[in-house]
Amino acid sequence: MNILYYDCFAGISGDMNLGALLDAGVDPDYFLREIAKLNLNGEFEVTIAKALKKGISGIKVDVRLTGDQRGSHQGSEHAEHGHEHEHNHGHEHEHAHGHEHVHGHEHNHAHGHEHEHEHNHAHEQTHIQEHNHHHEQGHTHKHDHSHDHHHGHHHRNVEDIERIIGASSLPDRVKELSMKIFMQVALAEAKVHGKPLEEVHFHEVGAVDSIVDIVGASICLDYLKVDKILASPVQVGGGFVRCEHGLIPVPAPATVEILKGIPVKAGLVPFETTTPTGAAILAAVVDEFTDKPDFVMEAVGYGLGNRDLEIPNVLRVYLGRMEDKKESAAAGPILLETNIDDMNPELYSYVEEQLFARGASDVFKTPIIMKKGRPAVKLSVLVGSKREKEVLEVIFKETTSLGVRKFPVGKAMLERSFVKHNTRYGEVTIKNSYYEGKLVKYKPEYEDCKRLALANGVPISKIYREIYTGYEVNLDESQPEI
Ligand SMILES: O=C([S-])c1cc(C(=O)S)c[n+]([C@@H]2O[C@H](COP(=O)(O)O)[C@@H](O)[C@H]2O)c1
Ligand code: NI
Repeated sequence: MNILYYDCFAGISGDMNLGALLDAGVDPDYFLREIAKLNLNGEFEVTIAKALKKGISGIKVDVRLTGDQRGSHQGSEHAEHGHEHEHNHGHEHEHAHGHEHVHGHEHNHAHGHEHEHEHNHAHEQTHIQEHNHHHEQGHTHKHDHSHDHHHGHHHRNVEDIERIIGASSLPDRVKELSMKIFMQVALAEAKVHGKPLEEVHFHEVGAVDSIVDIVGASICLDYLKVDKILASPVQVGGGFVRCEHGLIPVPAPATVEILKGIPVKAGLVPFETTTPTGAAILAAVVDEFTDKPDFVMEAVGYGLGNRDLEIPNVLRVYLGRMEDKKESAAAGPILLETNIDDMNPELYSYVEEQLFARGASDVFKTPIIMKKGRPAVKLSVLVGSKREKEVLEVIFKETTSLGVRKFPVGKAMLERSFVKHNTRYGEVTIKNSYYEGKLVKYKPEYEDCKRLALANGVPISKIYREIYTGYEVNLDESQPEI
């Protein structure tokens, strides 16, 4: 089983995630080709560069905004990369672009458009910057821009994002995962700001940042094709971060929403180490959070952040293989449970069919009474861990459920054998069950009995009686009852 392990000792942001996955083995040319499929008409440029952070070599990914949008990130709600002012000059970079550049240093770039430009950003203009998503929070500080700031920018909402992603020529898997991650952020924003989902707006710049980070994450994960994603507890940092509405505590409220149910560590440094986008990626893709990963490491990747902290501002990921023994233990059955009080009851049979088709070994429903006295259904699904993701997908896509409880379950099974048995009504299959090698029970298959009852026009109970009287039993009556 191929494993990806996120070691979030210094948190995670959208760009750190891209850097780490590229450093671990995603082909940068492939990544750039795929991300260009977003067709965002010149709104962004991605730079992938090898760099050092505290002596650790890794990959720094910058999403630079181009065209009219650049600079409009001041005050943006999601301007994670709107503040990228490190340009890694003096490093060796790779090239991957299908158009002409005039510039004096080498990068690996992807653009949403074709143009000629000079890479002299970040050197000419100085302004005071108080928004500081990737800078030292809480401090007013200066840094350079090569552009003016425009504040009358447009907004994008969830529907716009869905349209952009949907209209791209990316594979459906990537589109679906992208939307899954995006929805984590959108739902959290809606909750925090007390707005309905449709009213959550992403500033122009923030939207582009988030789209590249989130779609980029999906492209990389799809490329790596791992069977299971694990992650350590997530360091969220501390202090305050300034955004459009002023100073907000770290972890930012949206990050807190997204990280509900995920183990976190806080306060290692007084800065925001985990952003809403980073948290959303983990929440959407991680199968298991553990600080005791148990697998054989095969590759490592470091994604560099922007800050210079006491600790290395990097995200580390490992690719590896789970040993066979661990693999089979981890492949044990899982019980998924969700309470549903707002779904059209006609849909349950369809949902059940889909669950079985996608790997469920059992599906059962329990009537329950939920809050406000609502009659509801607890949907329980048993599935082997290898197909857990597929089954979860059915629950999330086909039901109204917003959350699922997961329990690894142990299982004790009797050994079984199937034998054919002839009756005067026709043939049935009988299931024999053995405990420690001894036959302890047997039972005709219901579907066979039903078929014979219908074919012969006799009550089904008569078929059962016939079988129980006619079947040669070797039950050892001296066996203690189980
Ligand atoms: O501007 C707003 S409304 C804003 C809200 C929140 C909430 O938690 S709510 C957070 N932030 C900060 O924006 C940056 C960018 O986050 P990304 O996920 O796009 O990387 C980050 O510092 C958030 O804490 C802004
Ligand atoms: Ni700026």
